[in-house]
Amino acid sequence: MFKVLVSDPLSEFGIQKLLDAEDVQVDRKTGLSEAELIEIIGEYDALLVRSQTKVTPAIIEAGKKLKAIGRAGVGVDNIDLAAATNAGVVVINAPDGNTISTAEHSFAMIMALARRIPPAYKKLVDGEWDRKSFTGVELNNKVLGVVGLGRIGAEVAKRGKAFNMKIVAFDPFLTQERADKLGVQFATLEEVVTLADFITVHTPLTKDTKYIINTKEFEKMKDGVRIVNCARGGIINEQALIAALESGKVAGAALDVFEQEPPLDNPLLKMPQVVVTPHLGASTIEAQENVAIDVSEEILHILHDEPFKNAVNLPSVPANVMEKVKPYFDLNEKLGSLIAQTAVGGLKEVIVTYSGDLTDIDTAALTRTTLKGILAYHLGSAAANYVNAPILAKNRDIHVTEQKSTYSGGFSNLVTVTLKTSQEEKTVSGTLLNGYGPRIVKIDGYSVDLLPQGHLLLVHHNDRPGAIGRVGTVLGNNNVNIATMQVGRRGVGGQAIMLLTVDKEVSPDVLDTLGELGEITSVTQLEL
Ligand SMILES: NC(=O)C1=CN([C@@H]2O[C@H](COP(=O)(O)OP(=O)(O)OC[C@H]3O[C@@H](n4cnc5c(N)ncnc54)[C@H](O)[C@@H]3O)[C@@H](O)[C@H]2O)C=CC1
Ligand SMILES: O=C(O)C(=O)COP(=O)(O)O
Repeated sequence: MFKVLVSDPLSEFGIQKLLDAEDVQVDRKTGLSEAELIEIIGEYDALLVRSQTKVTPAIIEAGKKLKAIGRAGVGVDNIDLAAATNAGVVVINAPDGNTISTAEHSFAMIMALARRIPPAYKKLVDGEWDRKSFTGVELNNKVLGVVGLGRIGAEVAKRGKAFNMKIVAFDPFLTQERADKLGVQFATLEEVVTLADFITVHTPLTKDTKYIINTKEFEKMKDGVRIVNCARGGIINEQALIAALESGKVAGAALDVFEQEPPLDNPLLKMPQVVVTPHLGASTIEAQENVAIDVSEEILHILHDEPFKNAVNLPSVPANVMEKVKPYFDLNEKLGSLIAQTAVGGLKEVIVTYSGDLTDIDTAALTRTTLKGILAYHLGSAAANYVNAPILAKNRDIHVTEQKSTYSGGFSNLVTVTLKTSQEEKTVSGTLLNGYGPRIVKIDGYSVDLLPQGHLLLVHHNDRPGAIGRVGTVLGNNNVNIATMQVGRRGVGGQAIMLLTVDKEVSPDVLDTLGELGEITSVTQLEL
């Protein structure tokens, strides 16, 4: 039974699939402190959050069973991604479900700001009919500056166009083609802040976007500019904004998000020209259902070891590439595990070479899987997985290289893994046989045809009469049944290998007895 902790309020309808899953127990415990989370997180396989729960390194470290953290929303700045990656915990978000709601909220804030609706409402409900103090401005013909033209920024831009605004946008990943398609002027940040009457930010909060709107940018702005932030507190420097509002440079600001949430003693809340909402961008019935559905489905996939989307701490693999590489995952992991089991010494370098059908495919995901196979053998499958394998390798100075080769040894596809350790260099190759699955086809230079599963014995010996029989006799005497056996040799009377598939694990005593037999040079037990 998997256990999932939902630590922020999520739509009941949205998480129905999780609630209905027979092998999942869902616990909803919101408003927990860090200490309370640390205390209970060890029981859970997955954690689901919105923006309130701060998923700290200490929580992740205490989550010994944690496989996944699901963010029912976009921004993952409340989750320590580095700690999650190091711990091998996959972090997923739900990037599409709240785009429209947040864009609509941003536009509502632009309009509330332009027409001063919140202070006018307040005065009226307090009993005063004041029509003089709330003269607003039109949006028509004004310039809307958009910083960050992603999903939400683009939807805000569309709505601005519907109000006959001219849109200037800055986004380092924007292309002229996309700008033309959206009908926006492709601009630098400097141009946006200089030209705009309204500036709205829609970037994530990262080290590059922290305080992207600061005193220097406010100085360049038009007098009477209006500022909107429905993205993240900290994109706009609040101290600089307060100063610009006080000086009159900025006529007004609309803020859904704050550097500290909830904001404590924040002077912005007391300024009459500032419109505020308590982080409501994604708070619609539709958005909450969408993101909870998306994240619940993906968490179920992760728990069931099925392919999943929207991993934030894994490189994304396009669907067409995934379709081609997916059949090889098992082969690559087994090759990694096999070579790790046969090599002696500290790991130094891994080289994965692809040929045949794999030459023209992006095989990075397969190399990561190979590395996972190698490291999981050394560190245990709880410590090394697909998420943290590259970082574990990097931290241990294990150099990983991927190569393509034209030599495929007559196979339609071939994956060769070379492992260099402090003591030796080993190479294994495998192929995916159409209709038959993975096969190991070369070990230590010997051609073999091995189904990579179960208990195996790799025996190196001298090619002399009786060597094979003696191994068979020892195994038989110890009640170990041999399912398959292959032999290979360099030449008559030279070095040779036996590869035996056996029905059960062979005890250390029996392995020792085998190793002491005449002509036997080494015996390695493998499990795949
Ligand atoms: N107030 C609320 O309730 C909500 C807030 N958000 C916030 O909105 C942000 C944006 O969401 P989406 O549009 O869905 O994300 P997105 O990833 O589609 O768009 C973000 C855009 O920012 C751009 N960007 C990154 N660095 C930049 C920089 N230095 N300068 C300018 N642009 C930069 C990216 O290229 C991307 O196009 C989220 O990261 C989240 O923090 C999202 C949903 C709800
Ligand atoms: O999706 C996002 O990035 C949001 O900011 C929404 O936050 P929330 O889930 O409403 O706490």
